[in-house]
Amino acid sequence: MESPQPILKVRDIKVHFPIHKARSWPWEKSPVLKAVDGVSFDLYEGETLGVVGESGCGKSTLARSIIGLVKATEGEILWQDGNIAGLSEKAMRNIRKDIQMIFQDPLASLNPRMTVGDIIAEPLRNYYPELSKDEVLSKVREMMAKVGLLPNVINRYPHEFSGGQCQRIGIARALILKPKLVICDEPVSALDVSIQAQVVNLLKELQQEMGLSLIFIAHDLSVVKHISDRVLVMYLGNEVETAKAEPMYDDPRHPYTKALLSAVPIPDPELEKAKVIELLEGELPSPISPPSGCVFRTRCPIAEASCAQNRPYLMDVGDQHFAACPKA
Ligand SMILES: Nc1ncnc2c1ncn2[C@@H]1O[C@H](COP(=O)(O)OP(=O)(O)OP(=O)(O)O)[C@@H](O)[C@H]1O
Repeated sequence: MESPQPILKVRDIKVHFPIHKARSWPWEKSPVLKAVDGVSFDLYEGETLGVVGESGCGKSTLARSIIGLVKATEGEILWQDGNIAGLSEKAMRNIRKDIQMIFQDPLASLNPRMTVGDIIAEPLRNYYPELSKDEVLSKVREMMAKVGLLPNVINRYPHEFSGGQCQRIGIARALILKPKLVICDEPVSALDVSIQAQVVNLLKELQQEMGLSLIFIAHDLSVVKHISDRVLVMYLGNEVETAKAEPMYDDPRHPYTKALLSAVPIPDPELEKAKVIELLEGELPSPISPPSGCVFRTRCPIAEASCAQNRPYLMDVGDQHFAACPKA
């Protein structure tokens, strides 16, 4: 039997944003902000990859580069055997039928002037203009039922819904084209803790039912724990550790992952951020001038002088577990 092939291969992707200074000399090189600085992973059919890291570590930029909302500066995004990094907007249009995204702020991501029915129908109308009104309506109703929205809300507007319900609308819109991959960019961070589990469970159910592959982005490890098959931890645009979910939680190797895991989940994301920062000494460095060598060394409890010299690449520590630290 043939071994399964990844549906998505991300190879050494970099997204650098040029920074335009108010005043500069013509001979000065413009600084760049290294939002993503060399991330690679494979994603298999039906698999969920959790992507975790502090705010500003490049998670959203990585997601946006995969779907072509920002252009990758370097690297390859192999989708169905073609490199889609750097494709034109026109060429990406076809790919986006298969790769959809769910956003963090459910209300802000929905057009306030459109009804729920029209929001969910919009991708269908864009991609399949030949469908009749009745065909579209029946597909919208079917999708609403799948995500747990009652049929009688079809003519209501987004502001009439709670955050959790808005996210159900966003999920229905993302899934109506039956994509193969859905990138969920912090889909529950803006929701009450009591609602978060419902939305995560809904995504899990839909994933099984529709055979979806998921990239699930979150700023803390506890949120992705229940949904991820594998987890990728990012720090300052770099991939610092990746492993199957269990070993990542039971036996983290990178000092940054250890710090993230020891940050006891606190319902308030701001407090939780403060807790991680408290555990790690010092400020998160700027991605415009990241530390030399290991980018984590300035906050690492076990850093040595040599960590300033060489950038550590991911090393195999066994059982598909990789960590970017020579002491891992
Ligand atoms: N279009 C842009 N131009 C310049 N800098 C950008 C742009 N988009 C993102 N950045 C910067 O890139 C870095 C990574 O941002 P990104 O939003 O990807 O991080 P994140 O981990 O998703 O954070 P959050 O959890 O807060 O969304 C940040 O320093 C951000 O300010």
